[in-house]
Amino acid sequence: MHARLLRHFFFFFFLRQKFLKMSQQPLLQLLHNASLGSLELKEPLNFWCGARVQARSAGNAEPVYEPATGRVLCDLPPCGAEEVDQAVRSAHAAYLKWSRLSGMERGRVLLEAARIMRERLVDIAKVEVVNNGKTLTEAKGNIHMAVQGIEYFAGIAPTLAGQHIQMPGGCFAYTRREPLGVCVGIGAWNFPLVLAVMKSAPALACGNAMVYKPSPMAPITAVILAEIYKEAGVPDGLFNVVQGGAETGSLLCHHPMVAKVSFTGSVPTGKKVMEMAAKGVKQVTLELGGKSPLIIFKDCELENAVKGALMANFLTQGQVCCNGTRVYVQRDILPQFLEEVVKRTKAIAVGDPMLDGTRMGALISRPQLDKVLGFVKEAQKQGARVLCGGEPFVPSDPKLKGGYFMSPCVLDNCRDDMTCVKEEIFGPVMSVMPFDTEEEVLQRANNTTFGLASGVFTRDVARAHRVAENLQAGTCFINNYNTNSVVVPFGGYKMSGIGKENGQAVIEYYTQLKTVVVEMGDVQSLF
Ligand SMILES: NC(=O)c1ccc[n+]([C@@H]2O[C@H](COP(=O)([O-])OP(=O)(O)OC[C@H]3O[C@@H](n4cnc5c(N)ncnc54)[C@H](O)[C@@H]3O)[C@@H](O)[C@H]2O)c1
Ligand SMILES: O=CCc1c[nH]c2ccc(O)cc12
Repeated sequence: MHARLLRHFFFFFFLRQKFLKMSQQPLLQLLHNASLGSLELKEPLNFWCGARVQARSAGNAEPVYEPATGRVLCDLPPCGAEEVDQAVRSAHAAYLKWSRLSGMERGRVLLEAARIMRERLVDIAKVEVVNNGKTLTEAKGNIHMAVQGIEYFAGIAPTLAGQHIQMPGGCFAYTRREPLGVCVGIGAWNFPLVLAVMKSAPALACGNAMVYKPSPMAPITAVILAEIYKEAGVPDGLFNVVQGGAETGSLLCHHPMVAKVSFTGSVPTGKKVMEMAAKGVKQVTLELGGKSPLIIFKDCELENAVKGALMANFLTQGQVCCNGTRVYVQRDILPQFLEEVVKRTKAIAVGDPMLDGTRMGALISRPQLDKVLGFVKEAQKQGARVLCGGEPFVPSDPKLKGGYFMSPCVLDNCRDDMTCVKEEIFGPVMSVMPFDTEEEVLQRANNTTFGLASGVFTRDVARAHRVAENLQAGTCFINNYNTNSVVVPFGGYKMSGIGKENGQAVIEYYTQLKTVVVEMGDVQSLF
């Protein structure tokens, strides 16, 4: 009897291995010491049932590029309906077990994941540089933020609780904060690992499972995250990665076993995701684009305002959703502001993103670079003046000749009706405009369909808080910019999105509340 069971076990095990074409060596081990120009990716980048899985067909594969060199890292075949179904079912099976654990037990596993990630921080950051083009300095900061995100939600997990509500006649009710089930995460390419963590860590902390689809342009670090979760003790199937683009994303949004979709990306795609989710009455979190205003009053501390404007525009080559790209400067200080901001922008070291001294790396792709340069040309045609940058940049290192670099750009003479001021550029381009009064600048700052973030520089405390109250945006930074943290809620107003990520607020978006009403006496029936 025993031998028969064992034979059965091995038969199914080998069948599963053969069917899924699983790969056993951890991806990070293969990518250890990632460097520009040499990384080769032959391993599959899908992950479900606790292992990496080859896509069924190599058809329709799209190249994944190394932005700093223009080299092809791999060809990425998209997952189809069958693979998406396998990933979702694997998530559902794991969810049934994971959701029964206490918050303390779930938190302990997540803390271990954070520990492992911190141990490998630099190696993971190098992979992010290879796949995204951002500088190693920034990538290390990003991975540190991801570690903090996992730690933060590990700490939140044991605190999840309901309420006890007293009712007449000794009766009472209580609420239970319950998970939603299988959640789908769909990410953008600008913060590949951070976005995967900001979705998966709260989802898992709350007792859900997740199927995550990274952007096909930056698909690697999500799989490294999956392997770290597994190593930390997350059950097989709880966190899964499916690769692909619009079609794979759409299959995930339509899958009947999916309870929620958390999406980060552009407004047009966000609208489609909301429409697809609506068909299944699924919950959505949408983290979309922005065109955020940064208002600099004449009573500001000018050096800080200049530094703030640079932080608001040039991190990750300007490819940051909450960037303060519409910079309104009170007329009296405009000349000093421009002189200082241009001096510092010209001094930004563009080039090899792996070098310590580099402050700006490569944009994500050739089409993105061309699009951003096109915005600069269009701005000039519409009357803006280029004070610096806005040109393709070719580093001296021959290895980087094919990379997608440009010089960071400051535009003066901008008007609210110009394309560069109205549309999200998603590149290193700052548009500067003068203003005269607080009332006027608030009206102009709010005159947009976006509402992701905003900023104000002033020494007047009352004005700072008045402006923050009147700006129609999900975040307002006072006397700094882009000082985001995992402990504070992040999310847009208006067309910039629905729901929040980070902070305690996110719990609302990964749980549902069950009410249990308890009778302590006899039933008073009218019938
Ligand atoms: N608010 C935020 O937190 C935040 C963060 C990062 C980026 N963004 C925004 O993202 C945009 C840039 O990222 P992007 O170019 O990757 O955005 P995108 O909308 O093109 O793609 C985002 C993701 O959606 C997937 N997708 C595309 N079509 C889909 C469909 N029909 N159904 C389901 N999924 C689909 C893509 O494959 C990708 O994974 C910018 O607008 C930026 O502001 C917002
Ligand atoms: O492009 C924006 C990416 C993003 C989304 N949420 C956060 C929080 C903190 C960040 O630094 C970036 C982001």
